[in-house]
Amino acid sequence: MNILEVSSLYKRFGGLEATKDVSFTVQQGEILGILGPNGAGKTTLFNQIAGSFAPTAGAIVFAGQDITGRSAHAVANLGLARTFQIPRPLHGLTVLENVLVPCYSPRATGLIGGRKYAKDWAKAVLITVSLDDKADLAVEKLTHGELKKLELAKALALKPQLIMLDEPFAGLGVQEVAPIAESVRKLNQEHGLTVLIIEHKLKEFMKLVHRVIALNYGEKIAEGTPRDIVNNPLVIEAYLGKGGAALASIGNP
Ligand SMILES: Nc1ncnc2c1ncn2[C@@H]1O[C@H](COP(=O)(O)OP(=O)(O)OP(=O)(O)O)[C@@H](O)[C@H]1O
Repeated sequence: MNILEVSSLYKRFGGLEATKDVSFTVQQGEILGILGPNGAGKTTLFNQIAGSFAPTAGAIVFAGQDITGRSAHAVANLGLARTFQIPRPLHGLTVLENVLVPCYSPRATGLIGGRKYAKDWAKAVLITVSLDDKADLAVEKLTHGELKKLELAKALALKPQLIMLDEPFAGLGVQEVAPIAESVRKLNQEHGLTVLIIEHKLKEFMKLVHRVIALNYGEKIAEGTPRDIVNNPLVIEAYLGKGGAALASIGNP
């Protein structure tokens, strides 16, 4: 069953077409990767789906509902959560308090049985991302890797059906990537969470995703399994240079 259907999505910024006629579907329970060089339109695609801004043209259907142009909070309340490439913690609060905020959302309280369970749910989410030992720390004390975990926790607190991760491994070392990748894999396998992920760390990305769509200059240039994608001539061409070498180095996933 398709949980997300994106049809012929266009976003124009003045004369620039940041996304151009982009169409794809996501099946429930799938991990779909979005690949493309810098400026390809990946984040712009997420922003339109998550309601940060409306598309210039096209349609987005989530869980059977037309969400095209709906506000970010309306989309989140339907169970579509997203993370940001640069973590956006609420300063002046502890880690637990940061996660509590989305736990008090209408969606979360409706699904966990009321506001009185919010704290328990927030603690459970922190365990899921292995941040429970930092619950009472001020967010200012967290390392970059811990802030990336917190970003994931805030999205999971909504009890989403689909989560969109914008470069969850950016700026992390191999040791820090592994537990985050493992949390995402576990949420997908054990809880059926559908995942859309943008990531430039190609080795880890290709191991995690079931299917990939590749963008370049705002257009979808390829779609297929990780193996199809790394062997696709259009993708290789888009990545010539530094990314081309990165693609070659991952071999056949
Ligand atoms: N709000 C905006 N106003 C004007 N141009 C924008 C805006 N947001 C994005 N763009 C432009 O749209 C294009 C696509 O940007 P986008 O951030 O979606 O790319 P990306 O694939 O996510 O890149 P990266 O991998 O570097 O994050 C770029 O040329 C960017 O400069």
